[in-house]
Formats: sequence, structure tokens, C-alpha cells
Amino acid sequence: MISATDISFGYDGNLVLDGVGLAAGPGEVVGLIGPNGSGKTTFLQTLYAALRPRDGLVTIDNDPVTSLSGTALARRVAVVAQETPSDLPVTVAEMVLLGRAPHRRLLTPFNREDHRTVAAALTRVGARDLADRRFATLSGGEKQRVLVARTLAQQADHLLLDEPTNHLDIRYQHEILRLVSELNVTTVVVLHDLNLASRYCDTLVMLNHGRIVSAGAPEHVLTAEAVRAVYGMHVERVYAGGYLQLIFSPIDKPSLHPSTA
Ligand SMILES: Nc1ncnc2c1ncn2[C@@H]1O[C@H](COP(=O)(O)OP(=O)(O)OP(=O)(O)O)[C@@H](O)[C@H]1O
Repeated sequence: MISATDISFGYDGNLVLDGVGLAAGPGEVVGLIGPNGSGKTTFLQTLYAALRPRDGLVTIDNDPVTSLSGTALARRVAVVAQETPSDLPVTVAEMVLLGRAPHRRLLTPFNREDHRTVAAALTRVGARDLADRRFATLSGGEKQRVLVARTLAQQADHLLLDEPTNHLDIRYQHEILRLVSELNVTTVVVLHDLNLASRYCDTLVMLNHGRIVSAGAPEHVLTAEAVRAVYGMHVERVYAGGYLQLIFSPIDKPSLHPSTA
């Protein structure tokens, strides 16, 4: 369970999060959505104590996140941040093996079980054949899948993901998010694609200018009014294949079809 209450944060005195919060219950996937600069990444970073909020409290299974040591936090929380690691001279398998580090004592060699876990994680993201490649030489999408594999190898029961579908082709966007939604791991994920957010998240938190505009079930958050107010876009809501689908058009060029919302 991840809980954040009344979080405020500013860079150099400029407030970019103003009293935001969320609750992700066990196994739940919470999507953080909102326009560019609305504070999603900043909020996510406060959840794993990469940033210390000015006010408010973040807890992981009721423990304040700031009370956990680095290793204790890494055993419980796996993170895929927006910036991928730079040109570390490691293979893909070695990069995923780093996910096992919180489970090993310092300087204890990795064992067969670690290597099995890494192989299974790479298989789950469709990257087993990349195991011996230099990580730095992968495409953006391949890197992203490998970083998700690293979080699987970490076997933490909380997952924080910042735009994990960035660089992924349409098939892997769905495969990665379906995998995340089936992991039964408490997850907070920043997403830009509102249709993916709607399909794979249990609840959504919509930010704008560092404040929460609405939170709850995707169909209640992604209303035409909210999308118009927050993104300045016209949206038609349709249900296709049992899923809510949003069809966007700029406000000055309304869709030819009347709203089906
Ligand atoms: N290191 C920093 N120093 C100063 N201001 C920052 C810093 N990082 C972010 N900001 C500012 O804080 C605000 C929120 O940024 P943040 O990256 O959290 O938004 P976001 O919703 O994740 O944006 P995007 O969708 O573009 O990734 C923005 O105005 C941004 O310019």
C-alpha cells in the first residue's frame, strides 16, 4: 500500500505540488495523468523519497518512506524513472541483475537463483534474446523493456513507473501495461496516453498546475469536461470492445460527430 497525504513541494521556492495525495491499495494500479509540467514526475519522485516534500507524508505499508534505509526501500519499491541510465558498460543481463542487488549482502556474488530470476524477467518482457547485448546499444523501446525487466527481477511489491510506455511501439505499450496490471503489485504509473491509462489503471489521479483536479475510476475522471478544462481538447467518449475510448480533437476544430458521452 502506498499512501501520500497533503504533499507540497517547490523547486527554488516555486510551488509545483500543492497539497496532493493518493492511495494505492495492495495490488492496485493508480495512474497519474495531467498535462506537461503539471507535477506528475515530481509527485512520483516524492513517493520514493528522491525528493523530500515541504509538507505532507508518504508511507509504504504504513512506514514513512523517509524512515526506510536505501536497501529497505529498494526491497519494497522498484522504480523506472524517466531518465534511462546513461552509457553504463554493462550487458542487458547485468543491467537486470542489478535489480537483485537489494537481495544480496554487499560483495556477495549473485547465485543461480538470481540468474534464473533475471532470465525469467527478460522473457516476460520479450527481451530474452537481448541478454548478451550491451545495454547502451539498445533502442529506446528495448531499453525501456529491459528496465521493466529489472523491476521484475527486483521482486518488490510496490512499483513506481514514469512513462514506461515511452519509446514503445503499440504492441509493447499494451504488453507492458497488461503485464503491470496482472502483476498484482501496488503500482503508481505516470502516463500520458489517456486511453492506455483508462484501460490498465484501476484508478486515476488527474493533476493540473500541481493540484489534483479529480481522482477515482477512469470513466469518472476522464469526462469530456475535465479533459477540455485540463488539456484544452475536445473529446468524444465511446465504448469499443468493452473499453472506454477517447477520441480527441482540438477545440477550435470540433469533431464532425456529435458527442457520444
Ligand atoms: N529540477 C527542477 N528545477 C526547477 N523546476 C523544475 C525541476 N523539475 C521540474 N520542474 C518544474 O516543475 C513543474 C512540474 O514538473 P514535472 O516534471 O513534475 O511535471 P510533469 O507533469 O511530470 O511534466 P511532463 O509531462 O512534461 O513530464 C514544471 O513547471 C517544471 O518546469
